[in-house]
Amino acid sequence: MKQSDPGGLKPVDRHLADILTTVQPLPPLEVDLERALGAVLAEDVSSPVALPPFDNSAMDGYAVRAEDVAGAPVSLPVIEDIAAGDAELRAVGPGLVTRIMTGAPMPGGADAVVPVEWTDGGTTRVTIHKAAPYGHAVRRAGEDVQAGDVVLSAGTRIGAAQLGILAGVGRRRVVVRPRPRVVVLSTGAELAEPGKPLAHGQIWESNSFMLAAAVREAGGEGFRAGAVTDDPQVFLERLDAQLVRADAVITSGGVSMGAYEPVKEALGPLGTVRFEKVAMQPGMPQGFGVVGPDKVPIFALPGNPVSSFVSFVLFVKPALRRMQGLPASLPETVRAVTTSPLRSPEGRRSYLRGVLTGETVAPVSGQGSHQLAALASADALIVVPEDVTELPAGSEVEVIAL
Ligand SMILES: Nc1nc2c(c(=O)[nH]1)N[C@H]1C(S)=C(S)[C@@H](COP(=O)(O)OP(=O)(O)OC[C@H]3O[C@@H](n4cnc5c(N)ncnc54)[C@H](O)[C@@H]3O)O[C@H]1N2
Ligand code: MOO
Ligand SMILES: [Mg+2]
Repeated sequence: MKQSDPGGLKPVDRHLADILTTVQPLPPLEVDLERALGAVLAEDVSSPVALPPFDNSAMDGYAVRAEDVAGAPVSLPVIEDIAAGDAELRAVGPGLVTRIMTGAPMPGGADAVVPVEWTDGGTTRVTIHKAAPYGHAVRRAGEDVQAGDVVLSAGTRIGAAQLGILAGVGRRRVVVRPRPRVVVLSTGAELAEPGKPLAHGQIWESNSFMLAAAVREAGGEGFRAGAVTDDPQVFLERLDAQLVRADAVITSGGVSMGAYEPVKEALGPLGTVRFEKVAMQPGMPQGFGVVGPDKVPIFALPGNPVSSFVSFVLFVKPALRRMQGLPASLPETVRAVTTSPLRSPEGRRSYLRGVLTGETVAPVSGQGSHQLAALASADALIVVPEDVTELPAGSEVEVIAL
């Protein structure tokens, strides 16, 4: 990693670049389909057969020769019933029909299906009131997928529909990048567990819930490892106990200039975690490095809740993407016009909380790093560049949609 800028702050882009140099994709793993939801495919998956594998009926009705029903109304003999799954079919000769169900294979000779609603529903003889043209309600073999077609490419996140097609092409096991397991550890003597009473001087601990949820939203598995007080030794012990199950660790708090900064005090001396000031607001104090024999990446995020959240969006989320074998970069932005004037400290890139409506964005009231309620009311981060300190209402800005 490079040194910080002399006399100043490390650029946001450089901090992310350092992180992405260290963080590597997790090794691919073959898993049962039941465990694949949310993981990212690490192989191209093709279909061994065409889908549908055979011509079949799209409706419950009668398989006919279109020319036999062209003069409807007509009355024709029914030679048999075909249910979905039936394999031994009698061919439909001229002037004959077969009763057929949705999904059942088309019998030889038939080239259209008359829906039951267009008939009297007869079982030995049927009166067809309306003609079905050639090919009507017939689903052709290969209409969805040709044999050998790649249905999903490596790098695709497996959602419900993707899981469906994996099963649909007969796969039981797939090779994926597993969801990164991320342990979230909060620090602070003032933190009380939500649900417990609050003593004077305490606040309810929110960051571990928020960050573990953010991990899940980013495709990982987030584990809350609770909050530890401000003792670096206790912090190190807790961290050590958690490392076995972690592909990455996020800590919150204890990284700034106070007298009790357990994360900085515990990790600083290891020499593998660097604490820096990044040119951003919020989220200036940042720690990043590796810990333990397996060199597990660790993100030591600032404790202010909004700072933690913004740090996650800018640094942890791209790192989790890389771990999942996906392209990683700073979040994409869209352009919008600010409805109110914006202020930003000189030399730091601001990420102001706002509400995006079409092509305008309105900063929320309450831009402090502690104002979590204001963050929760926002759906966007307004990016104000390092060299800009003020922007009048009506200015064009870059916005990250949350
Ligand atoms: N003299 C200076 N003081 C501070 C500086 C500085 O440069 N010089 N930087 C400020 C900035 S910017 C930030 S951000 C914070 C970072 O502080 P820490 O990472 O050391 O975090 P803490 O001191 O532990 O807590 C800060 C703040 O956040 C609340 N907090 C912490 N953890 C949680 C949690 N899990 N859930 C809810 N809230 C939490 C904590 O109570 C504090 O209010 O430092 C500034 N100070
Ligand atoms: O930079 Mo701090 O992260 O303002 O709150
Ligand atoms: Mg502190």
